[in-house]
Amino acid sequence: MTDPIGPVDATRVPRYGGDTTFARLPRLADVSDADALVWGVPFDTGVSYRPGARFGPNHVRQSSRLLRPYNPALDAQPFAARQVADAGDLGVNPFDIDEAISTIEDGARQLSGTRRTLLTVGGDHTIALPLLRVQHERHGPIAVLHFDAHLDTWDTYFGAPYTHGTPFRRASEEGLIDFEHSMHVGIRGPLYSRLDLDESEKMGFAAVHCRDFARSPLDTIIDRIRTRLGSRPVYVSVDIDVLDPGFAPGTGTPEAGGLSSRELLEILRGLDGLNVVGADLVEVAPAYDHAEITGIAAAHVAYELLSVLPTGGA
Ligand SMILES: N=C(N)NCCCC(=O)O
Ligand SMILES: [Zn+2]
Ligand SMILES: [Zn+2]
Repeated sequence: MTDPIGPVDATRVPRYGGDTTFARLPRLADVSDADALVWGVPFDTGVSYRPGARFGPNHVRQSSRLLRPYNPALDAQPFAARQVADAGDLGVNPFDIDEAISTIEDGARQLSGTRRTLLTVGGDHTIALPLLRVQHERHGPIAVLHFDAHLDTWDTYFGAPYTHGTPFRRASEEGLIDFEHSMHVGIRGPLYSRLDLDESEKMGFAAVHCRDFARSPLDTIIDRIRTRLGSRPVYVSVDIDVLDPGFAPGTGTPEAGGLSSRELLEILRGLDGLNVVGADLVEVAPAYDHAEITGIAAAHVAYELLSVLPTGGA
């Protein structure tokens, strides 16, 4: 493969100008091949509260214009270590969740091929299920590192099995999850019952609750996460509402008392050296954002995820 093509040169075209691709990276059609792809799945009809995450992919792209090629926190050059490209958005039927899930599965399978790593920008958390099905085809039961205020292991809403509150229960039922190595991080807020926590644990998810951050130093939490994941292939699912509403107002199901951007970015950096094989970034809803606060946080989450990918993709 030839040398990777990186972002548009900001000394030639100012960062507020030019095409709106993620981090001003080339489009997939404009490179000979790519090791890692950022693509959008604008689907939000699985939400139970505020809609709007369908506008997430382009909001994250627009908010990613300030990203630069060198990541000093990891001494990494995420866009030079491998070819990263923007694969655009998947066309998904907003009126039929079953069809949407099948379209997302087909799209992820086709894009990832045999070796590419996908970073999928949603869209609501419903999309995690089809993405995990495709990961399972390649890796078998996968260690899921799930950042969220919510468990998302509920059963049904109004009898509907596929929503943004149920992806990880469905994934666990389908045998997609590595029961010994999966974990929620950032859980907080009121629940429907005490059973919610017990059932989530039975589905294979240990949990770092937000209140744990008040009692343990960040390094201890990062060690807990790394120990839980071990050397397994890891899929990272980031629901932006894991951040406190002060750091991510632009989301559909906000809960008070969340993580700061600095805490989340530091934890993601702590994944460096693990076998991260794919990720998604969901629930960015720009209608509730201000001055791109949420979009910028999400863009930086994506940047740190790309920085910890094993060089050369999965
Ligand atoms: N934002 C996500 N992914 N899930 C929210 C579920 C909220 C609820 O069941 O009340
Ligand atoms: Zn959530
Ligand atoms: Zn979620």
